Amino acid sequence: MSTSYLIRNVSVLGGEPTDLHLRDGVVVAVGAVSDPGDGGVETIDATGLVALPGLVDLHTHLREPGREDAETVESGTRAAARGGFTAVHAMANTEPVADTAGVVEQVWRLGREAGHCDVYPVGAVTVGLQGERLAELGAMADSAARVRVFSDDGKCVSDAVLMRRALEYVKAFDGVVAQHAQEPRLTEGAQMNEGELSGKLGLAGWPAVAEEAVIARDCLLAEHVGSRLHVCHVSTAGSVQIVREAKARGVDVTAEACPHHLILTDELAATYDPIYKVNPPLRTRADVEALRAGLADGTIDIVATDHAPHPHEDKDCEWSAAAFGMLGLETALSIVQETMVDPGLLDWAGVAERMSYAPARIGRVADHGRPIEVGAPANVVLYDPSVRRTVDPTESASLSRNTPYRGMELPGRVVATFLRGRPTVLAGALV
Ligand SMILES: NC(=O)N[C@@H](CC(=O)O)C(=O)O
Repeated sequence: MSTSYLIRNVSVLGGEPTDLHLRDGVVVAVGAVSDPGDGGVETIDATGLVALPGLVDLHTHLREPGREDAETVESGTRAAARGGFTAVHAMANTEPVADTAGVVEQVWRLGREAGHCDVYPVGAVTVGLQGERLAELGAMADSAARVRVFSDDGKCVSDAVLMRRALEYVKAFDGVVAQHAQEPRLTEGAQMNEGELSGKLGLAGWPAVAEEAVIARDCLLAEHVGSRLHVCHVSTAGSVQIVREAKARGVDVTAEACPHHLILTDELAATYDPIYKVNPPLRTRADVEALRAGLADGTIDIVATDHAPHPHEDKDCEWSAAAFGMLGLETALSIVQETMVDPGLLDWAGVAERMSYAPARIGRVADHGRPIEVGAPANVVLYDPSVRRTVDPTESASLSRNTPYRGMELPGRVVATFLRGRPTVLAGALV
């Protein structure tokens, strides 16, 4: 396979069409190239395509080890490449839990072997996600996987003392605690957003305050100990406001929104189709609008997918018995185009910031999230915003099929993804 790609007539971050030359893993030219000066170069006509830096996901569930029926590192990273991602952070809620150097190194090594995108394991904050004792944070940070993001995602670190200790501990290696903000007592048995509709449907409600109370507390804790805090999957208008106020006070807090919370609302629960069951739950139209506004003004720093594959037996059942979670990697960029770019809330430079630069910064990943400029690692995605496609779950690279967008028409398509100059996706297909 060629190691030299001349991408003609491409719009870098939505700018005027130009050329982009990738060779031996790095960007060697941005601007009109008359003679690439090498014989083995492969030319790609990118007329109409936008070039973005390779996307970085701070929140992916790859399920390996333990639930290889739902996803593997191999299949999940193929889905990531198809979505335009060159790096993903793999959440720790595997079986066994990624709470030791051994498990995070295993996940990191599987990612290297698969080679579709770089995998950065997230380490658990507490042993077994049990919320009782801190896991070996230092050993995971010092391991070959170089863990910098720690999260009990799927569960909240609800004990304030443990959360404080974790925030203090990760400062030693410039780590960050990514909190799944869900007050457990306020959400016992909760199934969907708490409101008039949950009452009508007879599904136990999940109040916004269960998320907001934990975010408020953690912002105060992070301020108190002078540490970095990241808030996973912000889903309510109140949460956006709390993060906004904390940032204004100078708290070192970052936050993510998931594509599904930018487009879907709790009204979908009326179908009783568990494809729409997710943690945190789909909220109201007003929450969706607040998330979009927060993402536009930078209160919400990043879009993270929370790609959560589940096999059909865990989803094709009664609502209350079904698992929480939905696929996200292959549709994230299209949802962001639909909800943020097309309505004029974000330009392509803004998308690069929210889906590449900022997540790489938060995760302390040096080789990703770099502007497309000469000398940078050639992590690049070519995206066609002009086409529309109907989502067909059977076309997914994931082992699971639980996309809430099945049958929906979405804009845009990833045409090519380059990881260090090597295509992982070309002409819209996995290489
Ligand atoms: N986000 C989800 O709905 N699901 C996540 C974890 C979680 O429950 O948060 C999963 O691992 O399936």
